[in-house]
Amino acid sequence: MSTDKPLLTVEHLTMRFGGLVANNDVSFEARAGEITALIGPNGAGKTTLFNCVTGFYTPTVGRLTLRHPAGKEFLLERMPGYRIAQLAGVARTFQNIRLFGGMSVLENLIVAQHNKLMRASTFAIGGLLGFPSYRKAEHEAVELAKYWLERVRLTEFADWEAGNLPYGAQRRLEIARAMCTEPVLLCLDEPAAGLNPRESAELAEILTFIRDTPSPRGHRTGVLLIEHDMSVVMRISDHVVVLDYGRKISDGDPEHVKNDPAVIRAYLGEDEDEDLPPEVAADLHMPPTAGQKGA
Ligand SMILES: Nc1ncnc2c1ncn2[C@@H]1O[C@H](COP(=O)(O)OP(=O)(O)OP(=O)(O)O)[C@@H](O)[C@H]1O
Repeated sequence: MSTDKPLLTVEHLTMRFGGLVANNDVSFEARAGEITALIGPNGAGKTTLFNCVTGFYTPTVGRLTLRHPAGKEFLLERMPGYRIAQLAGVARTFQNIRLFGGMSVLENLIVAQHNKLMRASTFAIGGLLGFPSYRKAEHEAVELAKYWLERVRLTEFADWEAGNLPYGAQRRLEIARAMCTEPVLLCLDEPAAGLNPRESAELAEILTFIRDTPSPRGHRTGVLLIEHDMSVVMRISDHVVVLDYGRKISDGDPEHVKNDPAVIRAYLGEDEDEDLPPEVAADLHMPPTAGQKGA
């Protein structure tokens, strides 16, 4: 685990939509080489927080600092979304898959490297004339795409139209596409949604690989993960931040969070006789007689 300064520092983030406070004075840190999960009941403000980090929204109040390994700092709340992706090195996936369905799997990964290729082509001329620097960049882009295809086990589907892939494979392709931008921070919005248990286990393996393996450029990627599948969250997260009604109600390692009465109350509601949804109960604290997974 990293002991350096945090990769992302969120300070007093508040996001209001008219009278609705979707994020209310939220502060936390996320580190490179770690998976930080953002959990909480529906409507807790998780996606809104992601949208602030990735520049889709400008926070009403608050500071979002991203620190690169070489020390450069970016104040994300002051940057438009496309600059956050291009310059700050933040990549994201969405709750609803957003691939280029009519392009091949490989093409999706090359297009993700568009900025790098455009620079190498000196904005088209070098590419048209086949400058060596462009050919080198093109070769490297294909190699990086192949590297991530292999990691997400899609090499054999490289020529398939992305839209024809099975659902679980599309989810993995989205992650590979984000990783082809060589981000320092990867933001994943419910990557396990709709996956079966085998696919969820594969996803967990991919995310731990991303966390544990330096990128081909040599930096450690930090992962910010929104996920409702508690079995995935509790198994792979280093750090869990819990939101409820826009506020942070807990922050710590999975063991701390799953035993935190405030978290249990948020998921159970006031009536503690009510049953937790099985997928949540299995990984949050619950009476041993109900078959709690060993901590
Ligand atoms: N653009 C918007 N305009 C108005 N209200 C919004 C907007 N985006 C989100 N909200 C509201 O902010 C609150 C938090 O929503 P958000 O989508 O961030 O929650 P969430 O924790 O991601 O929920 P889920 O787990 O269901 O995806 C909700 O009450 C939602 O209706």
